[in-house]
Amino acid sequence: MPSLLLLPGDGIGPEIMAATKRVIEYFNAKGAGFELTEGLVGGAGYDADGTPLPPATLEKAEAADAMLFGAVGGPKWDNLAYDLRPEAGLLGLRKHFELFANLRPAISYPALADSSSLKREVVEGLDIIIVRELTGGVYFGEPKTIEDIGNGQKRAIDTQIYDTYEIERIARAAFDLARARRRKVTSMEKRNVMKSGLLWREVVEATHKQGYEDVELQHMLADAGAMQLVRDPKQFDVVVTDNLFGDMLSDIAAQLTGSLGMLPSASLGAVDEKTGRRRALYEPVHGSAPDIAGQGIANPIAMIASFGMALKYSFGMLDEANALDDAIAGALADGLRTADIAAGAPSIDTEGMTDAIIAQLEKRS
Ligand SMILES: NC(=O)c1ccc[n+]([C@@H]2O[C@H](COP(=O)([O-])OP(=O)(O)OC[C@H]3O[C@@H](n4cnc5c(N)ncnc54)[C@H](O)[C@@H]3O)[C@@H](O)[C@H]2O)c1
Ligand SMILES: CC(C)[C@H](C(=O)O)[C@@H](O)C(=O)O
Ligand SMILES: [Mg+2]
Repeated sequence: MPSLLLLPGDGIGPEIMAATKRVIEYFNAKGAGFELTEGLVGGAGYDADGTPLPPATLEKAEAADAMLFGAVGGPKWDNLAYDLRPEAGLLGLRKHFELFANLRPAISYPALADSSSLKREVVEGLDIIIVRELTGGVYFGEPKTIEDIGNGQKRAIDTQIYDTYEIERIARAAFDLARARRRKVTSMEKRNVMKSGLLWREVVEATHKQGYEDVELQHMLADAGAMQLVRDPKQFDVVVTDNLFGDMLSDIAAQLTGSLGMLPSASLGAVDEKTGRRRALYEPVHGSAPDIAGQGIANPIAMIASFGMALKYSFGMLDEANALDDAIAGALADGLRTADIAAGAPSIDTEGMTDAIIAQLEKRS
């Protein structure tokens, strides 16, 4: 039986997870057989257990085929020590399971081309994917401290570190992905300023020469890449970049599609040679949206589409994954909108959007 650990988290996390659970139950009613367990993470984990990643959650994660993660964080926990903050729960999961390849697709649904802050012709038909390195770089490099240096002064230190193998494996992930798409990879770094950028380019270039010549490789400085993402996003197919640049570039890509509430992601580990399994966590790109939490109005599409990515990447259920994508596109084509993509026009709530997506699935079954 395929098993999924649901980690709702904080803020709108539980609301969009409840919506996604209904979609999973729809597939179970059709015989998919997903076994579901739930765990506490983030602020919810801290409140119950004094830690954002309780040992019981980690145990459940070890046992599950894949994890679905809602969102964590919020003002209630903002003053906690760094290691106890809700976000540390998410970073801990990524690091513990070495989920180094973070796939963040940005797809503009035809019905939403006018919801973007950019002109219709710039975003219409957009289908790109950001491949963000997720377990290295400045997020995890040591030392990472704030220290007193006397005279009332402090010094904050974050350390950017990349080893060859970390760059090579994310480059391979990007090239492999591009092969199933339009065969173009753009690598973004800042080699003009950073040593890690120099090594990044060198290793991506060398990896390309190891049998990936059928894929076009382009290099771009990350600041210029950010500009190009807004100027002409359709020039890209796969963008591969480091942890911090990938965090920022994927929020830009999200907004191209109309709302952060639209963007799913998959965080994948290496394939285990013995079991053929790969560790995976699926989550929306957006956060816990404290400004709208508790109102039942969050857009559930990024979370539901993250489950769609699990169908594809963890369970090989491509027909179901396509049916779910079509159902989301169908609900949008019918003019249904949550507030974040309604541009002031009448909107429906989280439950209404979930009803519409399930009705579309029923219609297509
Ligand atoms: N993966 C995660 O769990 C994750 C990711 C990003 C931020 N965070 C955390 O979330 C908290 C809030 O961060 P933030 O406000 O910078 O980012 P955010 O993504 O939570 O919200 C940014 C804006 O987008 C809107 N938005 C986001 N998701 C939406 C959805 N599904 N439907 C409708 N509107 C949506 C919000 O209402 C808000 O106006 C912080 O504690 C941050 O650390 C968590
Ligand atoms: C919540 C935070 C730790 C996280 C990140 O910075 O990676 C988020 O912004 C994301 O994009 O997944
Ligand atoms: Mg982010």
